[in-house]
Amino acid sequence: MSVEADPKVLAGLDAWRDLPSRQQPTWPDPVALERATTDLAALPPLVFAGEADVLTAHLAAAGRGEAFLLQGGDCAETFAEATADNIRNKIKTILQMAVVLTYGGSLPVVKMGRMAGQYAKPRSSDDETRDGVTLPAYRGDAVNAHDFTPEAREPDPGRLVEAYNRAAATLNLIRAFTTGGFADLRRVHEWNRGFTANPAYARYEEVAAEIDRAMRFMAACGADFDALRTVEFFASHEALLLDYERSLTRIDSRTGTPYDCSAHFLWIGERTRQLDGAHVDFLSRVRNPIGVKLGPTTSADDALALMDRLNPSDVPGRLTFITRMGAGRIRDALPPLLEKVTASGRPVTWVCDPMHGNTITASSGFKTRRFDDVLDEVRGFFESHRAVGSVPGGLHVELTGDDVTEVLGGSEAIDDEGLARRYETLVDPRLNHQQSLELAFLVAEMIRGS
Ligand SMILES: O=C[C@H](O)[C@H](O)COP(=O)(O)O
Ligand SMILES: C=C(OP(=O)(O)O)C(=O)O
Ligand SMILES: [Mn+2]
Repeated sequence: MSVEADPKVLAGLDAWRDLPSRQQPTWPDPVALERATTDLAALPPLVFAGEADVLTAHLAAAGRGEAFLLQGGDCAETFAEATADNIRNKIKTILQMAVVLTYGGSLPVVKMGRMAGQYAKPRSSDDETRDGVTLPAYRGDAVNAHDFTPEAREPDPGRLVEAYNRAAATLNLIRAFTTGGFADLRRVHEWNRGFTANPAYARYEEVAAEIDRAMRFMAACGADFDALRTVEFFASHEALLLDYERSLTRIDSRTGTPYDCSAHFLWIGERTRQLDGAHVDFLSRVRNPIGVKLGPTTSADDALALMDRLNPSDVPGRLTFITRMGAGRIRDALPPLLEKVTASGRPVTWVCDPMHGNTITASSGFKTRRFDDVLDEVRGFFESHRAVGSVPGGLHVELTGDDVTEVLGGSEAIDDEGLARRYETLVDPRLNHQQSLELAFLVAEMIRGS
């Protein structure tokens, strides 16, 4: 039997339309927008509400220190890169990192992609000027195309439907990879052995060898490795385009409550987390586990007010704060938030995004980040939690499974000039495959040393 939604709850799902809503595209054709949202509303949900509930329980565990979240993927997925190779490489990277972190923390790792829907971007500026020509900024493939022409940069609502289709194809392959044998622990460990066999990464050989011994010990004890051939993998993206998110919101027939079925987990970005704004209002009304990015200007009272708005019933796992302070600021900016939120006794899962507070422009002009700053922010995150007695619950990173050159440093020492070799991101610089694994090994050492 299916439970009907309360009409007041249904009406509330559109309350955001009357509120200030930042970072929305100026769609030139309202009829085309209406057509796209009507199409989306008739399409099947991408995820099932029950899966979102499972994730809420896992995130609650991460909030208590009984699990650790690893959330990773592109800054901006593109339609062109929704290919088998690209998706496989990203999944492989995240799975490899997860094994290392599982070992380092002796905790289950909750695996989540910034994948299957990360197609919309907030921007610092509404437009971009090149050689005296000014055009609308690129806002992600769900809105416009990256080419620097007036046609490409014009927002096209048909792209919302295309975003759904690419997300569906991506999620389908993710589900196939993670349940069809690709994620087998023995296989993933072999990939990690391959990584540490490279002399550049020899310093991680010791941890890999320890994992090896642990697996032989498990085998000797009769562990059922066949049961470790599949993993749970969750999809997430920034809930930026409210027309898209609203159109994919469905009433769960088990409970009569709304879930945003575009992904398991949605987050509100640093630029759209105003308490009286449209994004906070909309996400307050869906039942998925949700996140909010918190930058260095966040006050403890802001954090408490977001908890009141987004998790008034204090459901553990419902609300994750993803802090992105910057390596130079985290040790000052984070502890006051942790203290006040912890003193409230209310449940929040704390996750570290060591990317967005550490963006710089290289002398070559590329938007980049230093690997050492990323690592230092993670270190500051653990130190701050340790000092306050709160729980570091996970890591949120921009990464790709390919050998791009977008972030400076790492053992292969990408430098200013090296950035040009393979700089492919359309928005923010991502850790490449090796840098991602290196980060996982270094964080594993950090957790074990604590
Ligand atoms: O992840 C995203 C970026 O930090 C954000 O979109 C802003 O980027 P911009 O300053 O290049 O616009
Ligand atoms: C835009 C992003 O982050 P933030 O909202 O933290 O700036 C992002 O995660 O790509
Ligand atoms: Mn980004």
